[in-house]
Amino acid sequence: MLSKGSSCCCSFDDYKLTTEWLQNQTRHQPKVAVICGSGLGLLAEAATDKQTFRYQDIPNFPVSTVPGHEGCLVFGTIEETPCVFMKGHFHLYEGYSLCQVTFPVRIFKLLGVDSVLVTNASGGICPDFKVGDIMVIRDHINLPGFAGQHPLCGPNDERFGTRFPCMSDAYSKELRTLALDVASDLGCSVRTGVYCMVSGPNFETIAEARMLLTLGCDCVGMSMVPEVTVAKHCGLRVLGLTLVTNKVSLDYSREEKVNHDEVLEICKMRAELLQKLVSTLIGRCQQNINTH
Ligand SMILES: O=P(O)(O)O[C@@H]1C[C@H](O)[C@@H](CO)O1
Ligand SMILES: Nc1nc2[nH]cnc2c(=O)[nH]1
Repeated sequence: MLSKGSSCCCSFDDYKLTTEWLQNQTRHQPKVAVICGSGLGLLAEAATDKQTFRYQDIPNFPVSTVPGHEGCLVFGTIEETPCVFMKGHFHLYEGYSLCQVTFPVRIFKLLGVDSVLVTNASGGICPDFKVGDIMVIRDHINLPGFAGQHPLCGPNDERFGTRFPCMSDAYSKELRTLALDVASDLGCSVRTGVYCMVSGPNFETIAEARMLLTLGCDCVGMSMVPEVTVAKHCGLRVLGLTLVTNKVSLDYSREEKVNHDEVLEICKMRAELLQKLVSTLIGRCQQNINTH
């Protein structure tokens, strides 16, 4: 797979080859895909009848280079729903093109997946948010996209979707409502808000954080938006959940300095709750699809 700047470097045949390779290795036929962000690979542990593939063994798959991203694809079942979990995903700052970052999403589409649950870690911009909060993503701001770093730049393959996709409903209203209902049933209070993607890898300056607050961002992170954009483009239902692992400094007098170890530490502390939320949601998500 060749990288050609920001335009797509994978042909339909590349996607087909990877899909067929996986189909030849597994009898699982996933309906739900879960993309696990930094330190959230534990989400896959709720599945039964698991079959795991290391990214390096899957043709055309990128490999994870960031601590907290194990780098394997896990097929399994949750409450009778066939699922596939990405234990670790890819980032622009690792040097991958956005075509590589989003490569797995189109594989999920070709495997027959209908819904994608994306999870990640982020910094809380909204002053009300606390470390450990979970936010159901209502919408996003694609800052790299504003600068031309967009996964759909380049020739459009109509077999996946239209040239000009609508993004005003990127995050499924049904799934967001379901997530809020499940959280309430589990006695877990969750936030709702806007996630902004920056390319990273540095955390924000104070001036940048203040700008993001002014722009209406509740959380900021370095991932997810390209995957969500490609998922929506090819007609998948999307739910996004972000875990607030740190509060982003908006004030020059604040002494705390964010670092990746702290991000992973908070993920570890909240992974069990997120796992419960995600697995309960998956069970109900298929009931919800069957009744629509
Ligand atoms: O992969 P995600 O978005 O969960 O990871 C966040 C963003 C950076 O990769 C990392 C910074 O600590 O956490
Ligand atoms: N950009 C960004 N990404 C994060 N991922 C986890 N925390 C943060 C943060 O504060 N800023």
